[in-house]
Amino acid sequence: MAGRCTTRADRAGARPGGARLDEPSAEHAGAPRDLIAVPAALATAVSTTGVAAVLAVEVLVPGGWGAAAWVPLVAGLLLGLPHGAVDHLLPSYRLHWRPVGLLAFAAGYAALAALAWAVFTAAPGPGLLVFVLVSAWHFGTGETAFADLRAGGVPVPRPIAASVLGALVLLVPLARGSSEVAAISAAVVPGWDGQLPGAVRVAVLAVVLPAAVLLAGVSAARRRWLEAGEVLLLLALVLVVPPAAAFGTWFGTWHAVRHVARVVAEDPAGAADLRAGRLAPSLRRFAVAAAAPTVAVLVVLTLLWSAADGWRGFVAAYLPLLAALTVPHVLVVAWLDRSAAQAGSRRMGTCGMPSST
Ligand SMILES: CC1=C(/C=C/C(C)=C/C=C/C(C)=C/C=C/C=C(C)/C=C/C=C(C)/C=C/C2=C(C)CCCC2(C)C)C(C)(C)CCC1
Ligand SMILES: [Fe+2]
Repeated sequence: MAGRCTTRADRAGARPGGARLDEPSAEHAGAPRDLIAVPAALATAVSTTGVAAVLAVEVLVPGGWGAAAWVPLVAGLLLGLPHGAVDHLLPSYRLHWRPVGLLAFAAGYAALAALAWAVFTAAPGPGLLVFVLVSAWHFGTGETAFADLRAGGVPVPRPIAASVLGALVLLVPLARGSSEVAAISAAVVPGWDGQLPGAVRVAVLAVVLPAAVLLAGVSAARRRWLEAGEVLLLLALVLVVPPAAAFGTWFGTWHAVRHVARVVAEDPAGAADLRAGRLAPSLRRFAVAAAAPTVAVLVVLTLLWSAADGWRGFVAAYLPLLAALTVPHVLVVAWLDRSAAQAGSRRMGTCGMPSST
């Protein structure tokens, strides 16, 4: 079959047991199943436990997070920082660049982030709007890609599921709003009170919440039990936990952890260990590689942060920096998804993967 484009029907016939085309399969492996299995299992355990723990505090401790709601936000934002810190290595893992190519790419990455930061600070209102929309897309596609890889397949574009998931974890907390969210937004965009118009909030909640319930139902109907359960868990997180704390928890213990699982599975130097079920050496290599870029960004953050404003000033300085890093980060991750899908398709001898939900 290699070397020609197969039809949708051809590929359906190639599936053992007549499985649906949009369900990942072991033969479609982009990052082979034996490499992603152990990191994905650990990332799943960490992310669901992290979210469940934050939810449990809100529900079981009298007063819930209350005045401490900023702690999961700040902790999550900091925990999530290293997840993009080896972005410059990802193309090189697949394309086998020499050190000079790697350096040039890292310099381009830093230059693009610096340009994005300058644009954001020059026009913070439109900048924040674009940042939020791009972030929602990145979070959603990151989630569907991880689920596909965890199930032994390749990242299949699933634009509807990705939009619902991204909106659930970012737009719902923003639409619910809180004094923290408003104060940070107002600090990021001078001259704005940080309040979204009531009609926008109602519209977001009225569309996204039923869509998330539907997505959980569709996943369950397709016997993707884990994905269905995860949507319900995230639904509980964004509805029960204070909005800023819910977002920080998602970012630090879910999105970032799952991305790191993908990254360690990409590292060719860790392949033998991962195949033997050993994760520690790969995690050590990730920590070493991520340390310098993470510290570099932390130094910039410290310089930008006006200490007098406490944690709100910290987050208000951090968001433009995250927005800036998001531009090259999103491009690298989108490239990674495409490259993994193409590698998987080549293995199957097909010309691209079908999309679904
Ligand atoms: C590699 C490299 C480096 C580094 C890098 C890094 C470290 C990265 C990272 C990256 C990252 C780390 C990314 C991230 C992303 C993120 C995101 C995407 C987020 C989002 C968020 C949001 C959207 C928010 C929202 C809000 C508001 C608006 C208000 C309030 C509330 C809240 C917070 C919710 C450097 C430059 C040194 C050099 C070159 C190379
Ligand atoms: Fe990310």
